Amino acid sequence: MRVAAISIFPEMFRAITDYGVSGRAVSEGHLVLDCINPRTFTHDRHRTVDDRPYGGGPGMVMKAEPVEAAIDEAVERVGGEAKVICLSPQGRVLDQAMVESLAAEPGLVLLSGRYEGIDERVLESRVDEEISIGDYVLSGGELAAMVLVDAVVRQIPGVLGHSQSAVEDSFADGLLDCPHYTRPEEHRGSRVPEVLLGGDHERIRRWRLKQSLQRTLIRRPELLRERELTAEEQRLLAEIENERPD
Ligand SMILES: c1cc(-c2cnc[nH]2)ccn1
Repeated sequence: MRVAAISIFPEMFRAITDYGVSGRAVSEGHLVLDCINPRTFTHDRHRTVDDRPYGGGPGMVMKAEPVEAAIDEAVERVGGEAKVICLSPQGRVLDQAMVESLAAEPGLVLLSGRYEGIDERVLESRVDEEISIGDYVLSGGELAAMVLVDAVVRQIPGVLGHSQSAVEDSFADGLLDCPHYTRPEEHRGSRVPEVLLGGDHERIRRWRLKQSLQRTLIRRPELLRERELTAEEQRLLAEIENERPD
């Protein structure tokens, strides 16, 4: 997958190109990430990318011209067929379904604004979709862009080794993840659940599914309302309800 990130702080993206799953995806060629700086497309002595807002008010606004030139370059780098996304609090909140849909795109251009935002005429004419990673204001779109890339790159076939699986990721099946344990069996007086110490894989699978359902019911019940439950999941939820203290 080809991604072009537009930002006045391109070095920030080293956080995903140089580490972990996304870093390996880059080194193995599953992900190509180009970083494009709107400042490259300025022509004044101070390389100005922002200016004061019409109508007054605090802060500065990113100028349309340098950002649009950066988008043109980014679309070309990605190879033409690119969805142009602006990361902003005004966008649709990212969820796993959107991540899977974005992973199917041939290329993505991710526009990260700074200051008070980007001149609206860029959003109107050049941006296909605005995406938020949550209802809070960040100092810029870069961290949100990296969150999106990290989630999307896990969906690319071959990125996760055999020992990991995007399918078993929590949220991949619409449930919160089950608890995980590793050695030692006893840590500060707390023992690993006995079921995990045996070799009964079917019993372990069922226990993990029940734990995921219980966590989701308690912490994010709205996820269950939106999700079609299998017969087994319905049975396990009934068990959970019967076991709940009055
Ligand atoms: C995506 C982007 C942002 C953001 C961009 N610039 C300031 N905040 C916040 C949440 N999700």
